[in-house]
Amino acid sequence: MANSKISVENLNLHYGENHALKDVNMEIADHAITAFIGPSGCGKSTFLRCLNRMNDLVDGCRVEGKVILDGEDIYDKRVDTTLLRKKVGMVFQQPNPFPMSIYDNIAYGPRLHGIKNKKELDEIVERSLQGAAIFEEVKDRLHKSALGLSGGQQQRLCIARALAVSPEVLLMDEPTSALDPISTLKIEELMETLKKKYTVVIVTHNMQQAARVSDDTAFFLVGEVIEKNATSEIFARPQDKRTEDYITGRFG
Ligand SMILES: Nc1ncnc2c1ncn2[C@@H]1O[C@H](COP(=O)(O)OP(=O)(O)OP(=O)(O)O)[C@@H](O)[C@H]1O
Repeated sequence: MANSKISVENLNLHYGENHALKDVNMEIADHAITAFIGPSGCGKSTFLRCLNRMNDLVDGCRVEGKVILDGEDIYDKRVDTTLLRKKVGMVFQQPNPFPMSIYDNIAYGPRLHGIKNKKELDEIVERSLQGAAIFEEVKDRLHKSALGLSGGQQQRLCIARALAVSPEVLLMDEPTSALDPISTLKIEELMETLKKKYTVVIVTHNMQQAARVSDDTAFFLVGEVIEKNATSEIFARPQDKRTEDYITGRFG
């Protein structure tokens, strides 16, 4: 793939005895949205977590294979996982703001990475909130608790928090499944903007969402990638019968 940001080669993952990802190979395009779909338990979230080594934190988890980001294998022993996760940020299913002010939520990461200058932090906070399309809604309450925001606002705050450390890749694990339809639409619109600057990878249970927002879609089934292609192709002309059965609602 000409504009590949991430290349995954022969990736296998075991949770103890459970062989959860089987020989996955995949190219993930830069400045595009790639969606992972498939029935519950097929390994979508597990695979997403491989892309910034979040599975390292799981006891008994063993990963083999390569995940090459900008030409470097992120599983190389020399890789600093803190820096990796700065470059490859993550947003979870449940909005999880820290119990502190909106400002401090966003400034948290940059402070951790050594930025102390107030003017610089102010700029990062504003730019990140703008980038996540929430600045206008919160600009008069930056020093109020983030826990006072609605669920949809909290999720955009979490996206802003991820943007604050200048990532290149954004991983989103079912980012709208806990949200109402209006908040979902706002996040979907936001994704369109985000892909201009970032590589976005999203796990979604919602096939309409994958069809609406993504450029490429990968279909997973019991730990394998059955098919990955341009989203328009996957939905109009699936190559594999199992993909067709899934997207036409015959199982899952
Ligand atoms: N932390 C963990 N420890 C042990 N096994 C796990 C862990 N997380 C996931 N698994 C197992 O790995 C397999 C894949 O799970 P995963 O959550 O990646 O699937 P998924 O496709 O994202 O499912 P869902 O759509 O329900 O979120 C399942 O068999 C699951 O039980």
